[in-house]
This record gives sequence, structure tokens and C-alpha cells, in this order.
Amino acid sequence: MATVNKNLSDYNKNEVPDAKDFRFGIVVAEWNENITEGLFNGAYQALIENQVPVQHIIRWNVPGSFELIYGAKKMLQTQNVDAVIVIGCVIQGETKHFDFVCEGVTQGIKDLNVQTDIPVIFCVLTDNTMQQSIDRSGGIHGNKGTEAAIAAIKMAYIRHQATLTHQFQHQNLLGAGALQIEEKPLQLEE
Ligand SMILES: Nc1c(NC[C@H](O)[C@H](O)[C@H](O)CO)[nH]c(=O)[nH]c1=O
Ligand SMILES: CC(=O)[C@@H](O)COP(=O)(O)O
Repeated sequence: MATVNKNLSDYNKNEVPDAKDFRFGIVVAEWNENITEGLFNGAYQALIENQVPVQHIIRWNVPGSFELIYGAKKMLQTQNVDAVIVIGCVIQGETKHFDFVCEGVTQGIKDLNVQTDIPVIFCVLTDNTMQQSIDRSGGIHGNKGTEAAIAAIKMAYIRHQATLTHQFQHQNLLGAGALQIEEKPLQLEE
């Protein structure tokens, strides 16, 4: 379904888990900041509306969407968060640079989702015109930042439930004697 057939800000609050105990990182690109600020506001308000305390939201800025990858990686490495939202707006210019930035960010954020245990939510507009970006950052098509925040809450909940399930299964196996605990000193990567 294309965005034109769905308002990005629409969501069913009854389907959103309780997010009061979750912590969220938001990395915001400064390129097209008139758009990325609108996306951030949509995400921030959606988190607050779903009981996320303001002190559980960490915001970092980066120069452009390509830097969202490194910013999100360092956020994951250094901050205690349950999900990260990356916010950017890439608009087609005269050259092929648009293609490479969009592909690079998409692949980079995908890689972080594969390589780390914390969900990273892709809130990057890749539009042909500024008007398309305006329409999707609080305009006629709603706010992709809102959509991203709800996705972040749902994915943080899925991660939390999966972790609990794994711990429960592990304890059961230990209790049944099916597992032996081997004490080894933690080896940190150089
Ligand atoms: N043209 C846009 C850019 N370009 C800048 C890159 O994202 C990057 O900062 C630069 O190549 C240095 O590494 N960034 C956007 O976010 N949006 C654009 O429309
Ligand atoms: C996505 C970009 O980097 C692009 O907006 C830059 O514009 P141009 O392709 O005209 O250099």
C-alpha cells in the first residue's frame, strides 16, 4: 500500500505495548532540518503519548543521513537503549548522489539490525521533491516519525519478550540438568 493510501500517523493505541520502562535513542540528520525536525517531533510526541518518560529519550544529531549509520552504531555501543530510531530526509538532486546515499543508509541500518541485538528503526524519507517530504513529516500524509516511534515500541517489546522467553527456557534446562554452566572469564574484544 502506498503512503498516499495510508496516513502515516494513524495507529491503534490498543495495539501498542506499555512503553513506560523502555529507553529510546533517536539519531537525527541535520540535512533538510525543516523536515527532520518535523519527523523528530512526530516521533517524540508518539513516545510521550505512549508513556515513555522524557528522561528515557536520548537525542543525538549528525550532519547528514549517511552519518546516521555511525551515529546509531555509537548510540548502540554506549547508551542503554531498547531501540534506536534514525531520522533523515534525502531528496533527489541533479546527480546520482541521491541513489548512493539512500542505498548506503538503507544497507547500513539493515546491517546494524543484523549485527546487533537492539532494533534500529528506519525513519529516512527518500523523496523526489521537498513537497513529498513536507507531506510525510506532518503534512497531508501524516508523520513518518510517528510511525517510526510506534514501530520502535513494538520492536522493543518483541525483543524484551524474546529475551524473557530465552531466559526461562535456559533456567528450565539448567533445572533439568540438561545444561552445565562453564565458568569462563569474559573476554572483551581489543
Ligand atoms: N543530499 C542529502 C544528503 N547528503 C549528505 C550525506 O548524507 C552525507 O552527510 C555526506 O555525503 C557526507 O558524508 N544528506 C541528507 O540527509 N539528505 C540529502 O538530501
Ligand atoms: C542526496 C544528495 O546528496 C543530493 O540532494 C545532492 O544534490 P545534487 O545531486 O544536486 O548534488
